[in-house]
Amino acid sequence: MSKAITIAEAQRYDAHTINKVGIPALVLMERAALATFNNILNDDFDLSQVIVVAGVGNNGGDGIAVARLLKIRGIDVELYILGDLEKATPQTDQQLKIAQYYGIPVTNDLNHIVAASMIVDAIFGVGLSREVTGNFANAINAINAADAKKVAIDVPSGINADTGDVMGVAVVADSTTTMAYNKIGLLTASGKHHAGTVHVADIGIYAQDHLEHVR
Ligand SMILES: NC(=O)C1=CN([C@@H]2O[C@H](COP(=O)(O)OP(=O)(O)OC[C@H]3O[C@@H](n4cnc5c(N)ncnc54)[C@H](O)[C@@H]3O)[C@@H](O)[C@H]2O)[C@@H](O)CC1
Ligand SMILES: [K+]
Repeated sequence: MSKAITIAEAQRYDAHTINKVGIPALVLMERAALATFNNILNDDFDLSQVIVVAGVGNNGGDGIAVARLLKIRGIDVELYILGDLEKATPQTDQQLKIAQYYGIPVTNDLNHIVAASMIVDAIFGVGLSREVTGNFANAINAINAADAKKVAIDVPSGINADTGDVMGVAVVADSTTTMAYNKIGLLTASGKHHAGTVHVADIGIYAQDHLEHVR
């Protein structure tokens, strides 16, 4: 899969897969989380104290599911949640309930981000829609200040996935697991710098309306 897509294409393919093909959004989210989890395990990271920094959109839901997969593996992991929980997507709300069942700790202390041994960035993906300010910017600055290795889910948070532009401030990741296809913004100089090594994950979302060989 060498193709790179725009935000609008990513959103269109996601919606087609869910609404026309019929694969439930939570299934796609689980595959996104499993792909990220496997890339984390296959890399040379210090997993002694992992923190997942998550927003309340579906990018955050991917990250909360990764936290649960790590926890079940016996890895010490905590969550730092950003945004209004009342506005969480249904999938992310469900992931939070599952994380709660497994007793995954939630912190609101930025020092935990700075002190972590490895950081998963799940604040914004292709849904980033404006400049990053306030608590979101503070968290991204803490991520960048940490010595830990950083893995971004789908897009490094703060990067415009169409242009690669930094929307105020953006995570500088060591690697990015991006879903379905690369994003065109990650091919720019700024996008490459912030994304690090890009892993494209097949999570069951395809550009074609039909897959010719399976019809
Ligand atoms: N919809 C789907 O089918 C799938 C989505 N996936 C994940 O979901 C992501 C897209 O999810 P969403 O569309 O929910 O969007 P995101 O989770 O990328 O971001 C949307 C959230 O961020 C907020 N937001 C945007 N810009 C902001 C800013 N500057 N400051 C503060 N808040 C801001 C929005 O209000 C919203 O709450 C993808 O990047 C991918 O990681 C995957 O789970 C795979 C399947
Ligand atoms: K992200």
